[in-house]
Amino acid sequence: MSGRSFVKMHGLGNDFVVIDARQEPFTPTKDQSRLIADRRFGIGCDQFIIIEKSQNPDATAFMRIKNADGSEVGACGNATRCIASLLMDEADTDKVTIETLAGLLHVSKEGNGLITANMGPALLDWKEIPLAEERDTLNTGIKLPPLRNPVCVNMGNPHAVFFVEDAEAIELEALGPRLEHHPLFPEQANISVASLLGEDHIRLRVFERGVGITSACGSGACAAGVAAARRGLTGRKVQVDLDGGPLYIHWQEDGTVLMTGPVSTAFHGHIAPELLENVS
Ligand SMILES: N[C@@H](CCC[C@H](N)C(=O)O)C(=O)O
Repeated sequence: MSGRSFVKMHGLGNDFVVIDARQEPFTPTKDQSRLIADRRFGIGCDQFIIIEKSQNPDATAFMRIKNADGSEVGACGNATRCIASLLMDEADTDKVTIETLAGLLHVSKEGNGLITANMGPALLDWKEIPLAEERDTLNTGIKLPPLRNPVCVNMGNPHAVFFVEDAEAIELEALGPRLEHHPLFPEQANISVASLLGEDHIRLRVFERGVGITSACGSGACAAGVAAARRGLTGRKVQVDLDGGPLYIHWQEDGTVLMTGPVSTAFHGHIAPELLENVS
């Protein structure tokens, strides 16, 4: 097979290799996906995104999401804004619906250049996270000092949010992998540390499942906003400051979560044919 062209995009530095497979199918194996995401081979990304045709008449396209380790997952907030922006520009419209493994996501352009995605309902039942056994998801009880008792939220993917005095002081690089693979999380989890900066203002650092620490995690910001409101620390509208910048989160009364933030296109490129051997 010859190489494939891609576009490199990012939301607050959380970066993606995006392949449009609507005309010409593209089904890489887990190993090939991992290779494409590997920064040592010259492209590299946090998530590898494949845009496919959707069978759902209400959706413009299907967005397939793969973590840097090649695993396929249900949600990526920052990629949702990026892919929506591509599709909206293409159709010269300011609203689009994207199908993901987790469901249909409605996305729209704000007047100020930012993009808002409705990331769907925050799921709060222990079976929906999922957890391996029945627990109160508001006080999940697990600990790895100095982290203890996270709030768990599923935003199309599993998140555990630990509230701490100072998120900067936490050794997330060391603690993240151990918590990601905690036996309470049968599908592993994205691990966040959050501290309150002020009224309705949170600082968040995220160790992403299947990736590591990223400069921003959109679904993580949604989960942290929901977790903070559930704990009574904030209202339902919060600014979440990630390493790469702020996202604005609104946990609506209907249970769905709006996430507003920027998108950027970094460059266009071509994946070398050697990386794609045996990709159909
Ligand atoms: N970067 C993302 C989340 C990507 C998926 C996550 N690592 C998982 O495994 O669930 C975002 O912006 O939400």
